Amino acid sequence: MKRPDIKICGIRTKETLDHVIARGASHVGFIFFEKSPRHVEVDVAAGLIEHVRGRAKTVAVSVNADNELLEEIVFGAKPDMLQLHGKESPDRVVTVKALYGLPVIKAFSIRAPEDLAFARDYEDVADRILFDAKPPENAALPGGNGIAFDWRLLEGYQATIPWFLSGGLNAENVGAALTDIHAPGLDVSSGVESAPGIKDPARIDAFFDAVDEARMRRTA
Ligand SMILES: O=C(O)c1ccccc1N[C@@H]1O[C@H](COP(=O)(O)O)[C@@H](O)[C@H]1O
Repeated sequence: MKRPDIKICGIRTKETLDHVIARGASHVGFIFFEKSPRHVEVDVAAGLIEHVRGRAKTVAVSVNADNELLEEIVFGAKPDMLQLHGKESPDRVVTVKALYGLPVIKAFSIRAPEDLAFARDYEDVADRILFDAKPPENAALPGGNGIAFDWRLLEGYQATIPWFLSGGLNAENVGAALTDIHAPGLDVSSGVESAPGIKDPARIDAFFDAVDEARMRRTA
């Protein structure tokens, strides 16, 4: 079984970047959302992104960002991709792609089967889909809450574009997720942290080890 793409999100230091890339992360995410403990300023992100240029795809995560903020991010930090983690419409995705010429990952909050239907409307306009759990009522963050959803809802999900499974993944449950569904991509943030916004090398190692163990079980 091919290793799924692995995106480690909410990175704020060069040490964490070097660590996750050494372990084989395909994508690294930077949060541009001031309420988040993982928020990075554009000038800081620019240095981090330059540090890893060409070693992993760099993803700028924003939430219902206007053109002014996106311009600042795109021209200031120069990411490889944009992740839209709010309620951006399909038309907004088309506009963002046309304005900035970058691939877009569109995130969705999933709790029930009907939530998947929304994603279908984006398959022609986004480059990737990311399925996250619905945040709790009145949560400050639309993502990065460490909450899993019933990923078996995605069993047999046939998408025309690649997708990431996200939401509450960690070393303890990622093996089960890979056994239950053939996720082509995995995305994790709080599951590899010791505290909100603080990535933990031991938890990162445990996560990658658990993915590799699950792959070996599948091919055995
Ligand atoms: O991580 C954040 O703080 C965040 C803030 C605003 C939008 C998205 C955010 N994170 C995204 O949510 C997924 C899932 O996080 P978790 O693993 O459940 O903690 C994360 O990977 C980001 O893509």
